[in-house]
Amino acid sequence: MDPSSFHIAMFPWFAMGHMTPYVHLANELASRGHRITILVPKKARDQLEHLNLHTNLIIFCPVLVPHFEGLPEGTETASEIPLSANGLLAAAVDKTRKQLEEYLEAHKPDMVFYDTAYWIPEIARKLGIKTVCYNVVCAAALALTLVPARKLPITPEDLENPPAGYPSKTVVLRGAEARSLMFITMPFGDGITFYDRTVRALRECDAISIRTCRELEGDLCDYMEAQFNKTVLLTGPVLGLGDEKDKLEEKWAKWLGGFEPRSVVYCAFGSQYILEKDQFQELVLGFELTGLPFLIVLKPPMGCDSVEKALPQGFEERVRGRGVVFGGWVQQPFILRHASVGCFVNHCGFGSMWESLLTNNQIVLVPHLGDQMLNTKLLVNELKVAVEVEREANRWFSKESLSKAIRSVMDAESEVGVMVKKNHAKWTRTLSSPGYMSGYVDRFVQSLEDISK
Ligand SMILES: O=c1ccn([C@@H]2O[C@H](COP(=O)(O)OP(=O)(O)O[C@H]3OC[C@@H](O)[C@H](O)[C@H]3O)[C@@H](O)[C@H]2O)c(=O)[nH]1
Repeated sequence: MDPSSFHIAMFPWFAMGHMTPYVHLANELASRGHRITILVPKKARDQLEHLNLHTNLIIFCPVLVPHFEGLPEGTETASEIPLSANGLLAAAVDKTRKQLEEYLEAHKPDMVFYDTAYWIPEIARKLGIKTVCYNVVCAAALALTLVPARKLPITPEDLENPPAGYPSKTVVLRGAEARSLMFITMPFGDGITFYDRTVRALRECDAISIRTCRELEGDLCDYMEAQFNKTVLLTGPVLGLGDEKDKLEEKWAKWLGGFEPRSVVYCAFGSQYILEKDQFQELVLGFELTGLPFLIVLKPPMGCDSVEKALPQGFEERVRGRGVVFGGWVQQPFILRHASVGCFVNHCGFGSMWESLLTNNQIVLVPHLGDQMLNTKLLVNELKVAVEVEREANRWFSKESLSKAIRSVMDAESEVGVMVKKNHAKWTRTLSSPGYMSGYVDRFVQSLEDISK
């Protein structure tokens, strides 16, 4: 292997929230002279291609996803199906094993990066190819549940207690939050649970890598290292920020430009999550209640073909001129940096979490899934840079609790608002200090050279 220039194959889980950070990492590696092949389905390639900043060094190689019973014909990625069908998609992806084997045999890359395809190391080892299990979620999401220290079989009660030796008292889940993690005991692929799949993926690789940084999760990364008895390499958040060639779409620049600096509340819940219609309506009513200008960007709720059709009666007339609900895709990083935006209400997906930390908007969190809840605990309990919207025991949140959380960070005289702003500013300074992000990638590349020897 020539250590000065690697050929790396990447095989991420076929969901935008996973493939996108892989492309960002590929850009970082290519900017340091390495060659990358990203193996994803054709439709995903079409959606990701515009992010490729090094077309001479990064290529996409199409993977054909076979049909699996229970999935709609032609399904290729998680964005096309409800979350509950992810296990079936995993089974379909497992059937691409032969294609991966043929690719690796023919091209013999130096390394393969993967996350959920636990069978990659078995193929790669025979061919003398090194493997890196690259995880794009926080270290806490792995350390709390997906470690050998978890007693098996896992019960809902067990999930309320962290595994032996888990280093954090604040980044933990209780009650309904903990029980929502029971999905890790469900089949995720043919005859294998999500827990088994992930633990095997982590155990079998040459090195574990996590898209996080020590300043945020150092003790959790050390715990992972001890649990799996292998090196954990960190890439830092690798956001692809500053890489964008575009600028904010005129329509939004103009609309936002009509408001006072730092007055608009922007809300988005990432690329996957779809709300129930009644919760969607409650959410928009919560924004109305704040009295503040707002831009809400969400997918149409369940059972509706557009956000417009799902809005409560009379809502549009009442908020006209100060609030918009949009059902399409916006350039989130640009919106967050617009001078009129002052607050970001989000689900704390890993991408949104980092984007919110790097801009100086106040942060209000409404997590839905396991890793988002843990990211939320990190931001609210550990870093104290954000507030979380209170939910009832059945996970419903009311318009009053949403409005209260937003006002608590937007009202100038609010103590909580002042406290989170001060803490947040400290973190933004650290994370955006010169060389901080690139230093992580440089050290990561150095470690790849070490494991390749
Ligand atoms: O309209 C939009 C909405 C979102 N985005 C971008 O889409 C990305 C969304 O990524 P997130 O990680 O925040 O959220 P997703 O829900 O899409 O991610 C998924 O994978 C990562 C996990 O942490 C999440 O739990 C999972 O849901 C962000 O980079 C955001 O800037 C847009 O550019 N425009």
